[in-house]
Amino acid sequence: MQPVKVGLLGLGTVGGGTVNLLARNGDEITRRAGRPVEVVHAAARHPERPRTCSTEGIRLTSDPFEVVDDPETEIIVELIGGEGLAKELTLRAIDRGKHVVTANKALIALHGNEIFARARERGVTIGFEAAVAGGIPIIKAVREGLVGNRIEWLAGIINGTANFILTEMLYAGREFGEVLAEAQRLGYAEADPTFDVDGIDAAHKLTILASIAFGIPLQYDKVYCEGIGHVSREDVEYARELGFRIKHLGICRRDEDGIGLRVHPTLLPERQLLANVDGVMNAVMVKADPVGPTLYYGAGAGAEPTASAVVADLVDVVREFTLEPENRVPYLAFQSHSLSDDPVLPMEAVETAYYLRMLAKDQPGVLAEVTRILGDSGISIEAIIQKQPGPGAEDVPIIILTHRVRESQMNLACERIEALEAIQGQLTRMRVETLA
Ligand SMILES: NC(=O)C1=CN([C@@H]2O[C@H](COP(=O)(O)OP(=O)(O)OC[C@H]3O[C@@H](n4cnc5c(N)ncnc54)[C@H](O)[C@@H]3O)[C@@H](O)[C@H]2O)C=CC1
Ligand SMILES: N[C@@H](CC=O)C(=O)O
Ligand code: NA
Repeated sequence: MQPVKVGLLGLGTVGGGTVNLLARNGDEITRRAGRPVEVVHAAARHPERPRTCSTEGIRLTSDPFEVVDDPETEIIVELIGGEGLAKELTLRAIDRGKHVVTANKALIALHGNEIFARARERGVTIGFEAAVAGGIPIIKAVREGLVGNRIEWLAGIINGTANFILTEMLYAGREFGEVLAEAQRLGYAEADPTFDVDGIDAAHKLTILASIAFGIPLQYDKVYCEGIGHVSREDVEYARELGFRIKHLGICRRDEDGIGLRVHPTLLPERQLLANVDGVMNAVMVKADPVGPTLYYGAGAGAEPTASAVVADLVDVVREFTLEPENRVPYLAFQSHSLSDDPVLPMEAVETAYYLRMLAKDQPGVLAEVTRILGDSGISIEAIIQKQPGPGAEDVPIIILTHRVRESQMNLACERIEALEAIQGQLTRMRVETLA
């Protein structure tokens, strides 16, 4: 049986994991693909360095263009990351009529519209299962498994590093720097870990998920994005008292006026399955009609879980070699001429419930003033806790849970509360979702 010849760009965490997986499960993969899948040529920045995988039988080069231009390579697997060189190499591979598999969410979220258009012209496939939620086959599930459904919303823990840091820091009491260093050592973090911590990586993934869920073009610039930087142990404790856990979520929801796309720390009822997804694990919940809610759970980062998704795409490409391009699964789930122009809502138009925490002077009437402002702004209160001042402190923490309200109304109410003489500094605010 003639092997399928693969060119690999990048022999780091995921590249090494992919070579290892193709070797370890080679027999099963061949039986599924119908032909052996072999990496024949690979680019590494330092080819001479020791690797986590065996490079026997693989020609190594420091020039990734050599791999793309090699007439022997039929599929190019892009695992160098970033969006400059990765885009150039991807477009070049497409122009050479080669199929491309990538784990690069930044590349797809920012340049996917252009890449897919070029790939369509050349009749080649672009696989990007590894780009969202690592080893969870979420692209496949939404794009194919839910093809008969109308998706209402989708919410997920889609960055393994951020979930690992939140879990270890807030629930196991470890320090941020130490936990981040461990995530980097384990191969979970992006080359620039601020992408994980600031929510940028999750926003890349949400961009992709929203497009395949709703059939809209990729629109990264419209995603509202907050990272995990301002989540404190204090908030974790208050959330726990109220029956919630704090998770970093990507959420896209279709409303009458348009689609909300947002990434931010979120309070979830502790009984929710998503609230209990810890460490590097990811989970995505999809609410669709008629299937109802479905939930997908698994490792969101790491060498071999991610390689699992890369290999799945490789096998799909091999199985589709002989299919006419118009019969293949469309890149963004919907046929390219049927993408919708449903607007993405500005964050001010999005509705959520809220958790508010403020420090107030310990004097009569403050709570009444705060609740009056909320009432005047049309915001109903679900729960209030007023704490005793801490030892030696004069100010009292007040914690409020609200019902759902438009972001713009909440912005105005917060400004008015912060302007009260009895309120110290800025309010801490986090969104609350029940995912019903
Ligand atoms: N690490 C993970 O758990 C996951 C990573 N990803 C994505 O997979 C891609 C790769 O990530 P990792 O393997 O973690 O990164 P990595 O940094 O471990 O590996 C990238 C490799 O590419 C090499 N490289 C960079 N420029 C090169 C060049 N010009 N020529 C040859 N080699 C070059 C680097 O030397 C490095 O070894 C990224 O797009 C990342 O976002 C996606 C899902 C999970
Ligand atoms: N850095 C990313 C890797 C997978 O996409 C993460 O931590 O989720
Ligand atoms: Na995936």
